[in-house]
Amino acid sequence: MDQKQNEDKILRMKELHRELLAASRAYYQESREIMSNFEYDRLYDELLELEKETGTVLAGSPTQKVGYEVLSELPKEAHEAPMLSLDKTKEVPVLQEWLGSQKGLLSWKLDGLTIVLTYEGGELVKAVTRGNGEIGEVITNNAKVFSNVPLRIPYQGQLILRGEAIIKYSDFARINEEIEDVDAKYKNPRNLCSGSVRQLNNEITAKRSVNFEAFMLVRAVGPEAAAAAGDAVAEAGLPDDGTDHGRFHNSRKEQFEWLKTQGFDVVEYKEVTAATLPDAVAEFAEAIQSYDIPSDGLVLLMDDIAYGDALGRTAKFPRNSIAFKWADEIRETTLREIEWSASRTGLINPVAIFDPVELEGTTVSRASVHNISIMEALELGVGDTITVYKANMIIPQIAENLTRSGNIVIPKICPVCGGETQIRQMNDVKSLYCTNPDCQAKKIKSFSLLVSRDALNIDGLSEATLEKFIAAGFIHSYADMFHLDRHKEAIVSMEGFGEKSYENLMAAVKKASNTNLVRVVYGIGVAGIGLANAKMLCRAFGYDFERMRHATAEELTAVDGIGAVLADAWIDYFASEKNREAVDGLLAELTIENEAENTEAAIFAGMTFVITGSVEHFANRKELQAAIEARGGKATGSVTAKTTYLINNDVTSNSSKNKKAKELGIPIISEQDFLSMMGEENNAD
Ligand SMILES: NC(=O)c1ccc[n+]([C@@H]2O[C@H](COP(=O)([O-])OP(=O)(O)OC[C@H]3O[C@@H](n4cnc5c(N)ncnc54)[C@H](O)[C@@H]3O)[C@@H](O)[C@H]2O)c1
Ligand SMILES: [Zn+2]
Repeated sequence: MDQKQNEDKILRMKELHRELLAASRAYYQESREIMSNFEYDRLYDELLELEKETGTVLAGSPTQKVGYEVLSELPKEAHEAPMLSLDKTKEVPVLQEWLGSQKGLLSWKLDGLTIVLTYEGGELVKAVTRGNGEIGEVITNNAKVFSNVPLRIPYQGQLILRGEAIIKYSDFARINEEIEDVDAKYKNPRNLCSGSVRQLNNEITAKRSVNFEAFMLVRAVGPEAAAAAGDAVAEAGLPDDGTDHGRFHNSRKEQFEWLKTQGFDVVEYKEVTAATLPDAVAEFAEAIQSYDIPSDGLVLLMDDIAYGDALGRTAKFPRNSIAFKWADEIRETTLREIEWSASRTGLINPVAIFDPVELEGTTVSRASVHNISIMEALELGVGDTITVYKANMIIPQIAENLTRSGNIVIPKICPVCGGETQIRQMNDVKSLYCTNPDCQAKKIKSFSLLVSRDALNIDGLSEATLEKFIAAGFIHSYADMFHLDRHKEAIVSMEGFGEKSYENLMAAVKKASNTNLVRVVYGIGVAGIGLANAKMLCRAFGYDFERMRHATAEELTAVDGIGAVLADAWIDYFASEKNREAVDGLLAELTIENEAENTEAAIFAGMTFVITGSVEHFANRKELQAAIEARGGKATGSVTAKTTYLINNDVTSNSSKNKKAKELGIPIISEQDFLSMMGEENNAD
């Protein structure tokens, strides 16, 4: 090899070291992704290839060791034996060859945080995270509040086992929703799990539904086992290393099953041979689409404990197991545009819109580009030929840009509010922000008011979900909430969403589109117009929205409860063309059922009732009052010249109210009279 060429390769290797280490540091220490896993794995493979070609492995190479420090305030502890990574392949034939004539166990490669648990005398005494493989964090108190970790087990010897702490997709959606502060929300379940397990305060861990799935029994040595195991170990031809492998007949499968009898949840696995591997992989590929536990591939483990152990390890990998990464289906397509989607924090992220392609069985036409740095690294341009895939078979991503025209112009103004944008750099990541402090926050609040219970009452559109949808560019206006079906593909593949929640949401939206005017008037959020005022306005204007929106200040202030300030707010609201457009757009989506209320309302409009004495037909006076108000009337406490009727079942009573009414010539009516006026006497029962 010519020397110049070799030098260039070494230079490139150093560059790759830097990039991979920076990515690992972010990934493991801060649960942050500065590049996609696809990109990480590609750079890693490139480095491996260069090391092979040059025959040189530089000190500190990420292919040799993890190489980052564990930074946290939790107590740290060195692992007895280093916790290694796994060698990986994307090819089923490689798995088959690797397994040879051995029996294997194929399981999910779980995507959470690896934990080592130690039990002594039947008690959980220690839990440590994998950390950087050599040093982990002690999280014993946190593990004690995981959802499914046994605190006490029947086995009295020393038991050490490894497993993955995970948070299910369904729990992730719920928990993330409850986190108020948007900046504190988590990107994905792995992220949330890491944050939940590595808490200083385990009350928080306890609320996070962390599950532990065991995948490796490291050691089980016990007083009662020692003697018996000695024979069994000898029988199985195992080295007498003090462990009681003999108890498990030298089988990982037996270990798994035994762990279950001790109360552990064990990772779902299938027994395989080289011949049955392809089918088993296909079954997992099918199952992943609806599997609630996050996973990022499969792991193949030799069932034969002694054989697997005898294979030893490399500096980085054990040889008794190998990981299988999904060979992502990759399709070529054309980039049509970059959509800029803003979020409540002001962050504006690029989303790639491309010609639809089939990926893992669904049609995909958009993928998040995450931030400006990634967009620039890909040199994206309209019309470029790009390749796309679904990360872990679920989340659409751009793999590569084959034509790299780099012609995307970063918007100078925010797509939502028109405010000025700014590029900010944090650590190694450049992101675009809207600088208008009123921008998105307002929008989300107004959307969430419109979908709230007393307004349109759309179940399943929490503030957090709305934010995701707005950020993804699905919702710009009120009306967009009724066209979410246009984004079905993207919604179904969103974190914490699925086919089922999508269907529920669609049903809720459909139901909400049949509504009444009070809900709409309240929901559009004119300053000061709460539910009560919305009701008053609707009644006063006979449920005629056209009249209401064009009402003059005089007409408005004539309505009970509406003063000059609210009248102004109302008029200002409809003076804005933007608001008028938004409301018109909304009305076009709704069927407003105000007929019934309309006729009811007309009856008592402008009338004032006073109720005294006991009531019979209505459960109490409050209900009677509600019946009056529902029909546009008012109920007050004392009889005055403005009173229209006094309702009193004891017409002959000499109460002060009756006297006053008689003095003023105000009619005294019974409940039955009132019902007749309501036209409901026949419904009395
Ligand atoms: N995006 C980024 O910036 C970035 C940075 C660093 C790493 N990464 C990702 O992380 C990967 C490397 O991660 P790694 O080396 O920490 O782990 P790995 O991918 O090598 O996985 C090995 C680990 O998986 C765990 N595991 C889960 N389920 C298991 C099962 N059923 N059986 C056995 N073990 C199981 C074990 O802890 C094991 O140590 C890369 O391929 C890349 O995708 C991404
Ligand atoms: Zn903005």
